[in-house]
Amino acid sequence: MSILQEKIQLNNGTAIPVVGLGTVTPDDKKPILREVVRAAILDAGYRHIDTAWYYGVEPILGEVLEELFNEGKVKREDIFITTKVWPALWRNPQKSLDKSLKDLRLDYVDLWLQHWPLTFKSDENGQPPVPRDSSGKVIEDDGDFLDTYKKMVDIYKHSNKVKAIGVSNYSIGNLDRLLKETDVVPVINQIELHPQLPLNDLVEFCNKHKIVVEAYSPFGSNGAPVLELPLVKQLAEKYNVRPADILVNYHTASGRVALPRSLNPDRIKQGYKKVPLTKEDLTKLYEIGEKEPKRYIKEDWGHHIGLPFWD
Ligand SMILES: NC(=O)C1=CN([C@@H]2O[C@H](COP(=O)(O)OP(=O)(O)OC[C@H]3O[C@@H](n4cnc5c(N)ncnc54)[C@H](OP(=O)(O)O)[C@@H]3O)[C@@H](O)[C@H]2O)C=CC1
Ligand SMILES: O=C1Nc2ccccc2C1=O
Repeated sequence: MSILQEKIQLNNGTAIPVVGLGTVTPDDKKPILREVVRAAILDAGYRHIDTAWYYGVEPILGEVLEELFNEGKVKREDIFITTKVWPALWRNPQKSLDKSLKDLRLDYVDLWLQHWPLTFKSDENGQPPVPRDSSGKVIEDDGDFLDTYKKMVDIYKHSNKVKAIGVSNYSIGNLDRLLKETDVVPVINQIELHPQLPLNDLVEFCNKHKIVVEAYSPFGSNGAPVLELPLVKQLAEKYNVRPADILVNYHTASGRVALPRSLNPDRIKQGYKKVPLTKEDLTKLYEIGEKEPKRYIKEDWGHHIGLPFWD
């Protein structure tokens, strides 16, 4: 079986494919996203798409998905789709969800995440998505980030529009509060994770509470610097696969979900091979970031969340 069809169980009884297609897309690359998504689903066998209100690609994804469903190439229930609520819409996650569903042309999403444990001072339509003052500083609202999750819980319990809820960019401190103050354990915490950023304490905390960890930016984001690590290249040679296969298997072999992105249709068509990484291979990969941690996505709004290695 292809690694793209492998699934793991979530704490609410649903299952998630262990590799999801990342969909962040710069404006000039948006025209190619249709082709990439079709290649991902039809040629490679992807069954999981990770998107967000913030990415501005949901109308494109909606068109492609509708096309694929109408062509009978794939069924809605066979594709796992995640979207997220942005901090600018923290007061009204229902509005965010309804906009995402309308753009995606779907009745429900499989997973709905709180994108960041933050509140931004934007208008009721979430504009601007990242409000800044004249000195460029992000203008946060005075809200409690947990209020958004509490509203998401309510929607999860009382509608059929989301099959599961979770969080993203939550630190141990954020999760601790969430677990004490709400009665729905998130199924997922989506965080930056790769051999240069193993975040063992946060991952252990999530494992203990049956929260599956999803690794975003598994290649280190733009330019894919983590693919260039000598050990990653050595392991790719040892197993006769691509460095990208090693980085995806680093997560799936550890019970996590990986969300790689590529806007190159030829790369996408290749999918990812399953690699029999040994315990020693994994130990060596973990040692890279344990010795010299490096975070690549350092959004200026994220520094006070309490996630390690922001500076
Ligand atoms: N919740 C959150 O806050 C966040 C969520 N995410 C999610 O995670 C996804 C992935 O993270 P992202 O930051 O986009 O970046 P990735 O770590 O997935 O890296 C993407 C880069 O890797 C390159 N690449 C992909 N495959 C290969 C390959 N085989 N060989 C060489 N280069 C390759 C891509 O180039 P090319 O296109 O040319 O192939 C691109 O430059 C996002 O798209 C999004 O869905 C990401 C960040 C934050
Ligand atoms: O919040 C985000 N910041 C990002 C930067 C690069 C790619 C994805 C994202 C997000 O989802």
